[in-house]
Amino acid sequence: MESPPRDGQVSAEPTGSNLVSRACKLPDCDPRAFLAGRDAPRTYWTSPYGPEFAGGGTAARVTADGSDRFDAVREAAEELFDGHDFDGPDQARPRLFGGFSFHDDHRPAPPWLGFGAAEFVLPRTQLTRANGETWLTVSARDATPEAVEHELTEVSEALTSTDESATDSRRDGPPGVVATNSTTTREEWAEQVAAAVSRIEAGELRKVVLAQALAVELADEVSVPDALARLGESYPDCFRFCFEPTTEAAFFGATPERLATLRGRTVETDALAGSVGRGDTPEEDAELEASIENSEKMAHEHELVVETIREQLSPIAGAVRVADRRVRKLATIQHLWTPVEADLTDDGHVLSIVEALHPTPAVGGLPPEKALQTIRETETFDRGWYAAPVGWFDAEGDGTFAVGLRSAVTGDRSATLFAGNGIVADSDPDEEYEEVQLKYRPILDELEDD
Ligand SMILES: C=C(O[C@H]1C=CC=C(C(=O)O)[C@@H]1O)C(=O)O
Repeated sequence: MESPPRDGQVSAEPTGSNLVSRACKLPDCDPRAFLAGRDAPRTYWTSPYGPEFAGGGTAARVTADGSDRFDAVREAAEELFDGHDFDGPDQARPRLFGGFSFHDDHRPAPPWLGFGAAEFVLPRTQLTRANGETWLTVSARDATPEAVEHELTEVSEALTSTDESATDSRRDGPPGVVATNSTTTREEWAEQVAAAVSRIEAGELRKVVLAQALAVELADEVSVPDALARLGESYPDCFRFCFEPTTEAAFFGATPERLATLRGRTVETDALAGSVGRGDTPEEDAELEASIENSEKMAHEHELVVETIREQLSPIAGAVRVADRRVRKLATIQHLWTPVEADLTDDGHVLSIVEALHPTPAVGGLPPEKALQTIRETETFDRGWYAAPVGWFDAEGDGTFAVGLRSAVTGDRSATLFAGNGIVADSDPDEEYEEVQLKYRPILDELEDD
């Protein structure tokens, strides 16, 4: 395993700016089959609103460490895209895909081998599905334009050949769960919540999001491309992602929470906090919905997130528009949700917005420093990339990041799932415990045999 870069050090491999990219249109190609036909490094990203991407191989890699990792990645990417030779339509432009760890002093260790504090890959081959079209983009820094065009032809022929498209029909089911082991028993959780509530009552904290991890032993390896395809059927309204920097581990999930989209000068983000399960009947479901809409505790927990996002955006945005609060219903859970939009006063980069917003009080707490300290002192596992920004950005600094929730890191025959909950003054440990278990469901359902 390579050693992690020192604080603030950036590596973009290879250095120099000679990036060449070419794109061609394909007949429709299933991203699942594209991924299944490739080894790590692999990337997958889709938003409920927009393009779907699958990536294989590495044309360039950008990594950084330490508290200036957001700026460091942005600067390395600017150098990478400087003089970029790209021939293709806007929607097929190459992007950098990746993410950040939750804590800025993260060091990769099992189960997070290969996941640094900031890791981005510009795929050698990028499949883009957008506006009813499918595009293939090939990028390289070590090849002439003619060589890149030649590679593009070869890859597109392989993808459209009968052999590769035949893998379409070969889907693996869930691997099956042999055993599960939680980091936190119900009793330990009750103690952790009680300690957090004491800090809140003492006026040190207003809210903290505490999480748990669930180590799962599997009967077989997970086929991540198949799990992502099944998650798309169950959670079509979520951002689905997979980052697999090496064959050691893949981080994947289906998260409902957008952290930031920047398009031109328009920023979109979500306040998402406050949760309850789904009912078995429409009546029970409506009752549960009403219970979160009318709960003062949930309203308080949610409003802290809205207020903080507004404060975090106001130094860089002229106008911040906060929509009406509503309930977001997913297959196994419902959340209080407030979409937020803002207009930047100057040209910006999505990574600057991500840095300003991470961690929102939907995954950290308030005040941020005290909440982070409480999380470090309380949690007995490494959050790694859980609850951290994952997504993509382009040469212009536009892009989309989501919060890496409803997720797992998997390797060999094991997976580690993560889930957390916002703790406020009147939190009940048992209710909070049940909510955490609900948040494991999206991934656990994809691992368990029927
Ligand atoms: C921290 C998680 O969810 C966040 C997002 C939505 C609702 C949340 C809540 O109700 O506490 C959490 O803030 C998680 O899924 O692990």
